[in-house]
Amino acid sequence: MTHSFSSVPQVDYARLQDKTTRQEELDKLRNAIFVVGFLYLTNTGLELFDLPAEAKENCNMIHSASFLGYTRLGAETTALNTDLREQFDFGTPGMTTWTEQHPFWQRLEGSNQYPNKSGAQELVENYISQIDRLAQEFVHLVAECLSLPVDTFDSFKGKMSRLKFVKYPPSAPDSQGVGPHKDSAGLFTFLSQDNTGGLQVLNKNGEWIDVPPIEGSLVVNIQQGFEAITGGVCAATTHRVIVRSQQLPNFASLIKAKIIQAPTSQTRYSIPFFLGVRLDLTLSQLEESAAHIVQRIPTSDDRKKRAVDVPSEFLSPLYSCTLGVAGIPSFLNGIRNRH
Ligand SMILES: O=C(O)CCC(=O)C(=O)O
Ligand SMILES: [Fe+2]
Repeated sequence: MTHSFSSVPQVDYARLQDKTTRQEELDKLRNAIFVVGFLYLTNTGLELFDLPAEAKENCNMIHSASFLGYTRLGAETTALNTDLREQFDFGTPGMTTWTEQHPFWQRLEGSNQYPNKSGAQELVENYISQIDRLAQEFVHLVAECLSLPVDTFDSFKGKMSRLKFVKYPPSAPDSQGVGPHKDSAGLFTFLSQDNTGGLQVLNKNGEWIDVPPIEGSLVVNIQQGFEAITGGVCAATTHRVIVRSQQLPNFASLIKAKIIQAPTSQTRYSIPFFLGVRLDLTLSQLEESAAHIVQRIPTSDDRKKRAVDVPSEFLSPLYSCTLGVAGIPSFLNGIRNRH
């Protein structure tokens, strides 16, 4: 046995559980303990995406009228291209079970499909309850910064918010993780991202601006629900995830000249929380309150004029249905198949 090391070893937890591989893995563990003092413990089974395909398919979103559950890699498209990601969608627990007596749109607020994994439900519920508190406090701060009473937006909050666990597996650099879109499901998004990078937002000059990970931070963005409530003065921003290469950018010319092979990317994980908007808001109520709110936001007339010109999916009469509910079809677009 050597007494130094040049890398941190990996120990496979699943192999430690298996009689046929246990001894071999114990040897690796011993080496790590004696020689390195550091190790990667892999295959711990604590990862939702590591579940067998069958366990994930058992809670596939196709079983849910509320678009909650698992979406496998390649099943989602945005801007007409396939997104290279898989995901679990969860919602605030405790929603009323939909029956024929309820309005149709209320089906969007349904119950979760949890994967068969101990601790998963507690983890999701705990995360939602904590981040929801932060999100509500944040909305108060937004009202305050717009010189509006702190509770201005409280009545717009929906019953159900959404939490998504997303995995972008390694793929060819520059592939589409998720295509250009605006978040449509509610008021604000609070995103926790790992340190892989790849998230970009579109500025008004049409340039993609990187949103590099900052340790311990959440990335927050406006959704189309909030854009509608503020009459477009606070606009939702288009964003996307582009798969990043693992190598440094100055290798690009060597890759192009095929001197070295194009690398695949590193896996990216992200956890966006979408603060939900009220689903029973009618288009006319929305327009009326937006006009009232816009008028009180202290910004230049120019800015407000521009805002009025900005079309919002939420405000489009196209998306008003007989029950007068604003925004439902854009919900469907945003959640199922982004266009
Ligand atoms: O994964 C990310 O960083 C962004 C995800 C996103 O934009 C979305 O799911 O709406
Ligand atoms: Fe998004």
